Amino acid sequence: MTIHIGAEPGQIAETVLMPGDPLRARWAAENFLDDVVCVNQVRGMLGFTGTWRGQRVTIHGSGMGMASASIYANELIRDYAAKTLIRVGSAGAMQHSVGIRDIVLAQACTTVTMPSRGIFRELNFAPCADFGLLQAAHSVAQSHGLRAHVGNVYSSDVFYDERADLTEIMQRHGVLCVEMEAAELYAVAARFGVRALAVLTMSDHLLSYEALSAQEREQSFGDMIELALEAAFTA
Ligand SMILES: O=P(O)(O)O[C@H]1O[C@H](CO)[C@@H](O)[C@H]1O
Ligand SMILES: O=c1cc[nH]c(=O)[nH]1
Repeated sequence: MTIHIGAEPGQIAETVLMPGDPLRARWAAENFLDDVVCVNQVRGMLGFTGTWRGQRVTIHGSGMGMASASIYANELIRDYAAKTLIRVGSAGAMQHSVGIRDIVLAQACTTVTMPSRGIFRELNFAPCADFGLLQAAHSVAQSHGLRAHVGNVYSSDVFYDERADLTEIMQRHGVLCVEMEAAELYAVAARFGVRALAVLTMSDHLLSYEALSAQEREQSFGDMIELALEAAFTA
């Protein structure tokens, strides 16, 4: 057990899917895994371990924001020996070419700041996805006929963003969407030599103002969950 995760040693699988929303973790575990056991409830953050096509998988919430995701990623890797971490998140589309409910595979992350900034200081570290996972996720998306895009995402510290000027600059530079965890997940994974990928479903559109409901964000991202599971075990 750690300060934030109540699982016993051995109760966390090497492959971990990480939605921000703990209730999305429960929904995904109940709908996609067999033999599910709840392995964490500390602070209301839910984690579940089960099997998918015979392979052990944990689905564990990250909470919202890079500070929270960093705590869980650190403990999952350092204390429970997680080796593959795949964020399964929602995001706001920033380009006309990216539609609501499309999937974005985060190849790299743009940030203003991130928790690891304190370690990197003057270094502009480039958080990027594990190439094997990225390649596998892209090929699974293609074979399933999903609308999937690969590219740069903005990992923001704020949901209610006052910097329209920065959004405009990122849009001109092809950044596909905004979310709040991937950059730090990639940095922590790099630090410990494990694999990470963020798979994101567009729940909002910054240009068309379309937006999914809270219930849809919790319970309707099945394509993304299946994509992440298939990618994890084919890469
Ligand atoms: O739906 P999740 O995975 O939480 O992801 C997005 O949704 C939250 C904001 O509503 C942030 O965590 C953001 O990254
Ligand atoms: O961070 C996020 C997540 C979903 N939608 C947004 O607009 N921003």
